[in-house]
Amino acid sequence: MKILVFGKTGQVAQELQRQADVTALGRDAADLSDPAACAAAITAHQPDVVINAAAYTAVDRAEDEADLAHTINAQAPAAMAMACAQGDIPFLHVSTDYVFEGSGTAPWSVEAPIAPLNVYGQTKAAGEDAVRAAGGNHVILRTSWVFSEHGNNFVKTMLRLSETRDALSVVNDQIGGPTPAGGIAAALLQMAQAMHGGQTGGTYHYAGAPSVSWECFARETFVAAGRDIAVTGIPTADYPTPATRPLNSRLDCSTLTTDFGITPADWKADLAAIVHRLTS
Ligand SMILES: NC(=O)C1=CN([C@@H]2O[C@H](COP(=O)(O)OP(=O)(O)OC[C@H]3O[C@@H](n4cnc5c(N)ncnc54)[C@H](OP(=O)(O)O)[C@@H]3O)[C@@H](O)[C@H]2O)C=CC1
Ligand SMILES: Cc1cn([C@H]2C[C@H](O)[C@@H](COP(=O)(O)OP(=O)(O)O[C@H]3O[C@@H](C)C(=O)[C@@H](O)[C@H]3O)O2)c(=O)[nH]c1=O
Ligand SMILES: [Mg+2]
Repeated sequence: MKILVFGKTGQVAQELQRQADVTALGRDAADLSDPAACAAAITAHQPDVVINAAAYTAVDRAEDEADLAHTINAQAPAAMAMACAQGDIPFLHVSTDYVFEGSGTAPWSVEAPIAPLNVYGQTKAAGEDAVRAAGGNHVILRTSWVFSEHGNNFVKTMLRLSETRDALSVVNDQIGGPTPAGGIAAALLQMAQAMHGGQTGGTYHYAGAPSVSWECFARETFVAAGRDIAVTGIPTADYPTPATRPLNSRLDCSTLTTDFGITPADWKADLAAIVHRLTS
């Protein structure tokens, strides 16, 4: 099976390359700010399956770069999905918990209406709509709070801050599932195989268990690192950011188990292994 991946340096893209023999296109080979070039790359490579692991992921910066974020997160996936539909190629696209408005405490089902609170979420929601509208066999895999050894993520931010500080304040009223990038890559590869074999896709959720607050995730990071950092839980109101983030990011992943036999693992074992590699 010939797998073409958009994204080379990102967290999920690096894990896809580590776990499977894929052709990964970096920004130099396919710039998502040029959607037509992305469609042309699919036509040129003639893959059996396409996975889009590239995105504009700077949540706060997106508030000031809405047009660029929209091109990368909505128009580029639209062009990819149309090229795939025309070529009868299964297309797998990654989306986010930030498409939800975050009310309540129940996990969001895959059919729950989306109503994003920030520009990043709005552009990802538009990307989802475009992928569905292209009409081909596709997967939209929503995930949350991705961490890994690579790229930028909350774990690496916490470890960096702990180099110079012995106390941190972290929000305790935003709840979600921290998700190792390696697990997302493994799920995408298994779903790609199934779709290549004729299985129909759809919208699915893949998030690490259990859901926790960012405060709890920070504490667990410092436990794993063996660092004695005083973490104080604070409400979102006390940590103002340009982008509004959803309070309830819990994702109901049950249909992924039913349809693909995939169940996300507890994130703590991966956190310990990743923190160990980052700090030793
Ligand atoms: N990170 C998270 O916490 C979450 C991520 N997601 C989704 O998961 C997917 C993967 O995210 P993740 O692995 O964390 O991403 P990263 O932020 O680690 O990496 C983003 C990737 O996109 C690439 N990219 C950005 N702009 C362009 C462009 N104009 N042209 C080509 N490539 C570009 C980057 O390349 P370069 O290095 O050249 O900039 C990089 O490879 C995305 O769809 C994201 O929306 C969903 C939920 C949570
Ligand atoms: C650094 C820091 C952050 N925070 C808060 C801010 C924010 O509410 C929360 C997480 O901050 P971050 O900026 O790391 O997270 P953020 O960039 O919002 O992470 C999101 O990225 C996108 C791409 C997604 O799709 C989401 O699933 C999610 O992972 O922690 C603190 O409370 N204290 C701190 O010292
Ligand atoms: Mg961030």
